[in-house]
Amino acid sequence: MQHATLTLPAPAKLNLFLHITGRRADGYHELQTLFQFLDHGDELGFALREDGEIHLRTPIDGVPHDSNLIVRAARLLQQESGTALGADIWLDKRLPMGGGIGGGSSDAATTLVGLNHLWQTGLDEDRLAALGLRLGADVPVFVRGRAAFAEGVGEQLLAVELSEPWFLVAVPQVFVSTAEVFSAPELTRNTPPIKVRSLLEGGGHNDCQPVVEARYPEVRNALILLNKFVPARLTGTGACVFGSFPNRDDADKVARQLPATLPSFVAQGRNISMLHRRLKELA
Ligand SMILES: C[C@@](CO)(OP(=O)(O)O)[C@H](O)COP(=O)(O)OP(=O)(O)OC[C@H]1O[C@@H](n2ccc(N)nc2=O)[C@H](O)[C@@H]1O
Ligand SMILES: Nc1ncnc2c1ncn2[C@@H]1O[C@H](COP(=O)(O)OP(=O)(O)O)[C@@H](O)[C@H]1O
Repeated sequence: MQHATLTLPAPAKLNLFLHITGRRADGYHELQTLFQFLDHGDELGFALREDGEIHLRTPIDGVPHDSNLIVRAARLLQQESGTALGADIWLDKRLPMGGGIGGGSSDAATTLVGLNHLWQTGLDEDRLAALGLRLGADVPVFVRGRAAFAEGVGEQLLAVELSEPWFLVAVPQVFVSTAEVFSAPELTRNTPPIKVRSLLEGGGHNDCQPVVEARYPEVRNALILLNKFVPARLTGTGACVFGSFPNRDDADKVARQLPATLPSFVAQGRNISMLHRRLKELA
């Protein structure tokens, strides 16, 4: 990271609710979800290479170099922009993987935005978001960096202003596969679509939660534990579960009462992502 000329955050997200309203012919699910960012995330460093190569200098255990979303995002931007430049990239991985808080998607978005800046490839936000969608349904919201009500497979975004409470996010020590949850026969896919306004005043639910609770006892236990203090909910397809608090102290107090077997972190909900805050400082 010390050789990086540009460092940028890749924040986590929460799905404050997640309704599955249907399934498309290609198997992908139609959703209604509310995304908010957290002021907690990974950190990426970038340095320019003149030889066109992409090197992730800090590989993740179990993720082959060329399948890492960071490398895939960098190569996609190279292809689309036609640049002859390359990059060395460093990742300080802080977010749990398979947690439903979007770590991989956020890393991909930060790479697209960061390299577009470093390489001066000049793609606008719409083109970067469209590229992001080719890497994952969750990437566009991170590219745009504004809390949003999402429809479609999560790519039709309507920016919203939400309150910015503190969240306690508990991290059950289990990896939940998004593909497994979406292919579960017992998953309900018929929540009636709701109008935006009725969703923003709290409420909603996560259709994936009953499936994940039944299949992953670690997640079920985390929900039981957290529910003793605050209404708790699953984010995305899990494994992470969260509750909200009006201030940091209250969230910290509950965090201290969770058992050591259930790691957790406290972070504030944000309507503008840390990535976009940093970009504004750079501009
Ligand atoms: C559920 C959500 C909610 O924000 O987040 P996570 O829990 O993964 O963080 C997302 O929709 C996940 O987005 P993302 O993690 O980018 O998923 P992708 O890589 O595009 O898809 C993984 C797999 O999930 C299934 N999938 C994903 C999204 C969707 N709308 N319908 C689906 O059926 C597909 O089978 C796909 O092969
Ligand atoms: N940079 C990356 N960070 C995290 N996961 C990655 C990355 N690149 C590829 N992956 C793959 O994506 C999977 C899901 O990652 P992640 O986005 O952290 O979970 P979720 O979608 O549940 O929030 C990981 O298990 C891993 O195989």
